[in-house]
Amino acid sequence: MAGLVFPIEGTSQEIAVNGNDPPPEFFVKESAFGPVGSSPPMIPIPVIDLSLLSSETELEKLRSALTSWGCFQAMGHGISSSFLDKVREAGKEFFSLPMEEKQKCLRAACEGEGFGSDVVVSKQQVLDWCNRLFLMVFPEDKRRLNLWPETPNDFGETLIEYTMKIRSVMDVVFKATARSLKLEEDVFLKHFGEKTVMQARFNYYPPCPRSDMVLGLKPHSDKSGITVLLPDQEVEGLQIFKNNEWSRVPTIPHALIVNLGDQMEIMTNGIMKSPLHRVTTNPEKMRVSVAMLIEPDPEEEIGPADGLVDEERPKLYKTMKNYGHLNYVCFQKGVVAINEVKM
Ligand SMILES: O=C(O)CCC(=O)C(=O)O
Ligand SMILES: [Fe+2]
Repeated sequence: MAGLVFPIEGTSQEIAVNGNDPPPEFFVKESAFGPVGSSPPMIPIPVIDLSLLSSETELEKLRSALTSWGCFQAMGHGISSSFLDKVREAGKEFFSLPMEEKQKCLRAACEGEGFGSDVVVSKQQVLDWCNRLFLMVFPEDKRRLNLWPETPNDFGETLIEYTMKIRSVMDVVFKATARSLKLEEDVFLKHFGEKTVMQARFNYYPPCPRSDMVLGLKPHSDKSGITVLLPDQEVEGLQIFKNNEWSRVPTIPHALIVNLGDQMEIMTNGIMKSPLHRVTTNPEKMRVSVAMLIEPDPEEEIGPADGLVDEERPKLYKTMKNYGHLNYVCFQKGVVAINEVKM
């Protein structure tokens, strides 16, 4: 079905500016993952200091974080607080431009890249209270610069610099993850070479008068290899689903949130998790986050690393269908699907 850019009268941002209640398309009527409006406990997800990963203790903390949660807050990442603020501000400045300006970066129907809201693939789809700007940064020859904002005028430069810094953070995480599983250091990293896809998703969640019924982002896991999230510094909203319940993720000043995506779940043969997460809305405040998604070369077949498959742990593999931003991932053990549509 054709994806629509603005399936109803305007984006969530326009509806919010006009002070209107969200139309029914945004209401979560029922969810397999519990109610929207409740406020679950705030649980500190593990905090890892990346500058300490040469120590066995920190490495063990990393292994435990990724096998139990699939995510952690990263400190000691070496990116200055002022630069992180600059990246976040670049996103805020773009979203605060008049709609005509933002529409210069508008994504085409059916395509994920550019400025817009949900790609609509079904009439039953509940819409997210979120506008996003989604841009491919690497490989360089795949950049669609016509979709990159001209305001702020150093947007492109800032985004490229940020992406390269995140790439270095990734290298540290991939190597340490391999070591924590007693594997060769480059076992994951070797899949993330020149053709690695690095995409930036700037998420903008306007204030929502019905935050009891409307989600900023529906429950999903990322289809990436790994995602690094720069969260809003003032407004929380991210929740992780673990042990059958949601936990609110606290904001730690200038920490980055690292979470594994579905492809690393496969490469670790399910030992490490790609966590289910969602974003709630706030009745008074807007929220901005920047997700950097890193994937191996899309043409490459990925599978579990050698050494992670044995009789007790049969090979996990994937068939992956990607309908716009909807992850339709099917992990299989033998012929049994253990994890189908995750949205
Ligand atoms: O805004 C957030 O905190 C999470 C964003 C996210 O999950 C995503 O972009 O995939
Ligand atoms: Fe996500």
